[in-house]
Amino acid sequence: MTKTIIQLDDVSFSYDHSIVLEHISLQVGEGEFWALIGPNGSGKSTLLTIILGLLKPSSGSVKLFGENLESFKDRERIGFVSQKSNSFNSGFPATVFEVVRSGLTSKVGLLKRYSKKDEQKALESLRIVGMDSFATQSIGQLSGGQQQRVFIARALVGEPDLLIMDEPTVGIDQQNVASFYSMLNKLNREHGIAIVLVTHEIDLVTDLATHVACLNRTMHFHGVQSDYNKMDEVDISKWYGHPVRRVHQHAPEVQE
Ligand SMILES: Nc1ncnc2c1ncn2[C@@H]1O[C@H](COP(=O)(O)OP(=O)(O)OP(=O)(O)O)[C@@H](O)[C@H]1O
Repeated sequence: MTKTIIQLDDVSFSYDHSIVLEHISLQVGEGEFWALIGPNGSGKSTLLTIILGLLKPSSGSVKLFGENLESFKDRERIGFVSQKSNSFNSGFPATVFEVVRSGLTSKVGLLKRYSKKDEQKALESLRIVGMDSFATQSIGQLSGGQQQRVFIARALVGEPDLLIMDEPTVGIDQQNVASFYSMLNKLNREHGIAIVLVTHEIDLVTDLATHVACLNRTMHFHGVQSDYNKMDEVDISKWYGHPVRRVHQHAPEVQE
């Protein structure tokens, strides 16, 4: 049986007096790829922030890898990539390799030296996202899509079991979005890393994800992709708050 790695039970959350999440229950199993979708302001980022332990739910409980969030210490099992990662300017003084290796700082410690093994891990992470040939380049000289791949590599260097991403394709041009998603697909299928991804690119992602969660303050649907695909546009538009059209387009395979 698949092990549960995120378990939300009846989670609610308010900022001051405004309720943003109500009675959210969700179970994410190891190796699953979840697309978390919903309109603007529906609480997606807030829910991720709660899962990451940076906000405390007003009520309900969160368990990560079977442990209560309050006592969960195994942080390196989770990698996080935000929508704001790809924002280095061209003069930023770090190479791609250094950015990826810095993902090990919490393990190695700020003042300690990286081992040969750490450096091999950084290179291996870059290889997985197809960016190893850029290792010695300055991070600021890469495109938004390339920078975001580097940030995925940084999140992978600690060998996480779960990758959480908040709109990672913001700032990536359309041409590169599909291959970016193919890379995520490969990470999930070939490396067995569970993914929880917030996105507005509904069609691209719901084709790739194994599971879909539809949030708009409450959880309107959560389940396997094939059940999500059975919902018609009228149903989806109802909870989304405006008309949604399905245009199925499969992401191409990554060219190595
Ligand atoms: N720090 C905060 N203080 C007060 N209200 C907040 C704060 N952060 C978010 N909100 C409000 O909470 C609601 C949910 O915001 P959240 O960012 O979680 O939604 P979202 O689904 O991620 O939105 P988007 O798709 O636009 O990024 C919104 O109404 C937002 O204005």
